Amino acid sequence: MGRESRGHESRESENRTFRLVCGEAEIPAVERLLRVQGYEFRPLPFDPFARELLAEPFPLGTSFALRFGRIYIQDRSSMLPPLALAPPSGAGVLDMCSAPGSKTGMLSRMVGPDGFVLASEPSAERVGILRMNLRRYNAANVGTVRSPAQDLSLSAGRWTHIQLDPPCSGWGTLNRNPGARELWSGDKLPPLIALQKTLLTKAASLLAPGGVVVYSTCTTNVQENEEQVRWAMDNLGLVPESLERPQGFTFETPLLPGMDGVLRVADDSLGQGFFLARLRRPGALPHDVLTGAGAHDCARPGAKNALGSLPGAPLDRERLPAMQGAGPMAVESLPPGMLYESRGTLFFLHQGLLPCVEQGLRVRGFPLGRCKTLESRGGGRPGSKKMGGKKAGKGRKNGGAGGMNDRARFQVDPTARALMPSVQEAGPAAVQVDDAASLEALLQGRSLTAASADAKGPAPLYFDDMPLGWLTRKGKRLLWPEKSMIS
Ligand SMILES: C[S@@+](CC[C@H](N)C(=O)[O-])C[C@H]1O[C@@H](n2cnc3c(N)ncnc32)[C@H](O)[C@@H]1O
Repeated sequence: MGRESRGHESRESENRTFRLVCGEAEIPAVERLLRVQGYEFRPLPFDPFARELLAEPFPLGTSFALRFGRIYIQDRSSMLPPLALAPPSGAGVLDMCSAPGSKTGMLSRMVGPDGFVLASEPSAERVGILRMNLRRYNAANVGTVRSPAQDLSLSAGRWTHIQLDPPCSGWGTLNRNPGARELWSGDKLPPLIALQKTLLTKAASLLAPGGVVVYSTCTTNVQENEEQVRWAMDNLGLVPESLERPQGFTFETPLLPGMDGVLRVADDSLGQGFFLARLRRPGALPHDVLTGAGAHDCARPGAKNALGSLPGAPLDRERLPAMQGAGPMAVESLPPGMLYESRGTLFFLHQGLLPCVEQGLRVRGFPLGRCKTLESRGGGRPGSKKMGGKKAGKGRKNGGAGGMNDRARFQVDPTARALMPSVQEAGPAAVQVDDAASLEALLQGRSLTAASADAKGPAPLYFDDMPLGWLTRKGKRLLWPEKSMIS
């Protein structure tokens, strides 16, 4: 159906863009999930996951694809910094100013399961939004820290890739925020510029020799852009590297000489006004840099020092599928790392993040669901009532180092696709839904009837063989839970 034939139902898309949240093999399924609702879009030349919206029969924010965490609405210019940083698969990335997580999500995909991202954000409200987004988008290889980035207690000189997208005056976003220029001018600017310098200084100290930081802003203000790059060159010894100009944007000439490789996206471009520079710390990469491969002893699952400093009670990952209520959990599809329980929530922490925990950071892992009767640190001894009243011998046998007894219960979060088996592995437990009407009914709270009356636990839901999430079982009825169970 063409755009015109939709009449008043079709809204103008106004150059709006989004990206697909999936692996390459799943791209056709996400596109079909959008098309069954009548969305039209086209690929963008600079990234295989980026799309431009052409027709929007319903607000994109209410689409199935968004509600199941399979697309992320993002301005095209904002997609450029992670592409400029280009961390390879397996890299460890520090994202210094990360909420709401638009760039964190891209970095998470780019580094893959062997890599990891540490995302910091000082605002309590914004770190909440960041965590909600990362959960919905299943960025299991990301750890978050609520902290100003300049206060992060991390070893100097160990990071190969840093994303620095600091607070800025936002003059490039006047289309969306017409008041930005008046709001962020005059005496509001010097503190902002000083904070950007503080964060650049911190980034330079954390970079390994040969490491790179991408500095980006959504402003056209030269003081926050080229002048900061000049300052970082003169005071921090960072060297700008030439960035290629991606197709589909209008670029302006940099406003200071001697920095030809930085990108200044024009504010009358299809995307918002943006600035980005890739800055390298000179030198050759040493061996002890942070990568997800975990060259560190403390990153080995089971290593004592790492267990001692986890932000909660550890749980052997092999034990998860045996917990009551767990269902067909594919623990093996989680990246390398550890499980821990904190305040009734079970988290996953990527092994690449363990050295950061060792350095005293309060890193929060990726939440998988709710769990009960796990032994907490300093809590019940095996066999005590606190552990479910089992006899000591049996409690130890079933709990062991994992700190869990055989009455432990796990309730997977409906959005935790990271634990979903492939549709083939799920076998008869899999629920396949391939049409819009059934998905709409599920999202409106109507139930599906389970194929087998004997099956227990949550049921994995798929569209075109692509994991969407977990349905809750109530007798023979299967329901999409209204909300995530993790706050
Ligand atoms: C431009 S936004 C980041 C957008 C984000 N990178 C994204 O792509 O979704 C800047 C963020 O920096 C945070 N921030 C403010 N002061 C900070 C500091 N000292 N250290 C780290 N982040 C800070 C703000 O709360 C805000 O969320």
